[in-house]
Amino acid sequence: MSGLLNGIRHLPGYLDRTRQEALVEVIRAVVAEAPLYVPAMPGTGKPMSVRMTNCGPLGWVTDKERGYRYQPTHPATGGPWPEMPKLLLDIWNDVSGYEKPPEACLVNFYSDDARMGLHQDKDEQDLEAPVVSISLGNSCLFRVGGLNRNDRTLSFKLASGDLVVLGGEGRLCFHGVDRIYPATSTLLKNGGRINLTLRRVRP
Ligand SMILES: O=C(O)CCC(=O)C(=O)O
Ligand SMILES: [Fe+2]
Repeated sequence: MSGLLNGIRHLPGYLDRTRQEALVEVIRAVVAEAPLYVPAMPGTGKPMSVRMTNCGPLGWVTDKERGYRYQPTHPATGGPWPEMPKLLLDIWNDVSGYEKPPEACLVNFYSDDARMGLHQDKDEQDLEAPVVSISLGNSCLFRVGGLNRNDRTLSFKLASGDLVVLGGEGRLCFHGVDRIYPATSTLLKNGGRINLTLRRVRP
């Protein structure tokens, strides 16, 4: 897409409906084992509007006291994160161009009024690996900028089944979700949007 840093790719319609449904089933099983929880911003403890869980050996978490980090256990249950599903490994192998497998899949659940402020994904030690992001359910307005918070941004819609790959020069670009468009997909019967981000954490 023109105007974006090299290495940022939007793959519209990457997953057909059948694979989207299969992925929702897989995520339901993950959530049954590792329930969605409300993450809190470092320092202020302000709750995020997105609910989260993870699968894979590591999970991204945040709370008031200890801030953004990866850890091998669920902050509420204390148990290990569920295994990374094969379907997600297949997607990573197809689009990442990276030899090592992803270690974390962050599951973000957006209700129709949730959003995510502009940020960089920079809690990973391995910045050679891209971030692979999968959208399911209602469409959203995704915003992408440059390497500085004040750089000009571009916005585009992400629909169910779309992929975004943040790699190369664009690995540390600022990005966020401005809004969800209610009733734009029939995939999730109670509405909302699921975003899955696959990440390699350790080199
Ligand atoms: O929901 C999205 O599309 C983006 C999520 C994201 O940026 C993140 O989890 O770091
Ligand atoms: Fe992000």
